[in-house]
Amino acid sequence: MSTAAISLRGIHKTYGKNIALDGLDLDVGEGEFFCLLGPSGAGKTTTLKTVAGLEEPQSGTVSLDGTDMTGVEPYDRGVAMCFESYALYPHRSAYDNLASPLRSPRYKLPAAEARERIGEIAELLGIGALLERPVGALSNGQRQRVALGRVLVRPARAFLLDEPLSHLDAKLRQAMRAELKAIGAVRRTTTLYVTHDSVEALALGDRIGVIREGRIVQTGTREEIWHQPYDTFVARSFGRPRINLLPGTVTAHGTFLSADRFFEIPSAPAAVRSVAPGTPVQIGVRPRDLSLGSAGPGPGGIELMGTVYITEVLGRATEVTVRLGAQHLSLVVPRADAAGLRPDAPVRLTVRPESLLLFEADGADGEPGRRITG
Ligand SMILES: Nc1ncnc2c1ncn2[C@@H]1O[C@H](COP(=O)(O)OP(=O)(O)OP(=O)(O)O)[C@@H](O)[C@H]1O
Repeated sequence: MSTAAISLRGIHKTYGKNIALDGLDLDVGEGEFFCLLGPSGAGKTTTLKTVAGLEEPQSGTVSLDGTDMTGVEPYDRGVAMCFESYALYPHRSAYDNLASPLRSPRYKLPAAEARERIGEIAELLGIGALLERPVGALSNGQRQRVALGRVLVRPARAFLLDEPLSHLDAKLRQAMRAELKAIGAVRRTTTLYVTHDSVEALALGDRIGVIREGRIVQTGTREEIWHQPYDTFVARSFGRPRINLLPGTVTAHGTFLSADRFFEIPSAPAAVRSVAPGTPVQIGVRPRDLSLGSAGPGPGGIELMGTVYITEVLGRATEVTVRLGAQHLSLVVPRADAAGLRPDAPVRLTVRPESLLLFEADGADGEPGRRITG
């Protein structure tokens, strides 16, 4: 196996009584764009700072290209980090801010090459027209892009980016997401990118790592994370509206009982059979995998009867919340399909069995239930 560009093993980092990282393991491959996703306080920034050498863990090792970085100063690690709170020279022009790292003896590039690099990055970040302006006269979003540019102009063995698009409005953020990976330096350089936005992680990450309470819960491609989530925490972290999780029990016949309904789960028969009858479990189904109306002829669809609780228009689609016994199920359907639905009206829902996921029940302590694979 080739050596990972960034490798963290058993990292423990505490601040007083606060455990920030709790035995974290992470590998980022050479040239990979890796997104680290997790809620506030999960340990994302601490992970980046540990790689950069700005924080010293109590135990564990950080290696870059196979070399142990213990005792290596941040400046000598060869990584470039962009913080959410950015340090720029406010009185100097945006161009100067971008150019100053390239003037240091360490990176010194021939002037023409430096200009070309700055030009490419400024253009792609949409700040080409602002280069003469002092940074102090720029908006927060523009400043954030200069700060990001300042990191990306430098030749580095890895870029460490902490929520670099957080101050941009939704439209610009979407545009920048597309541009970011097109930047040559980003394409060629290993990038560890921190975000709490699952849409951003899915759009950008070659692979995604989901972090919770200082540990990586799962790493994988977007398909793996989406279709084979490790647990209900990962499943809930992706997709809006969120995945539906219906609590129930496995019956003696290897089916699943929830809200007085029996389900066969043909896509996961081994998973269901591996669970002792009476065990509390949860069925996961994503809102876009449910449709209105009956399954029609042909094999496959599981039908559920419920009543309309509420509908909410989301652009061209409508989110319909359906009451199913004591449970609520959310589905997203084309707007036309939901026209005429009134609260309390009976509706029939259909779901394809292969899109059902089976999980253990969540623990009483809030510990997420793991997916049952059989
Ligand atoms: N300097 C510090 N002193 C004390 N506690 C800290 C310090 N830095 C981080 N922590 C704690 O460590 C935990 C992880 O923090 P970290 O900043 O890595 O999370 P994060 O996932 O980046 O969160 P956010 O998305 O809010 O930035 C939190 O509980 C935080 O309060």
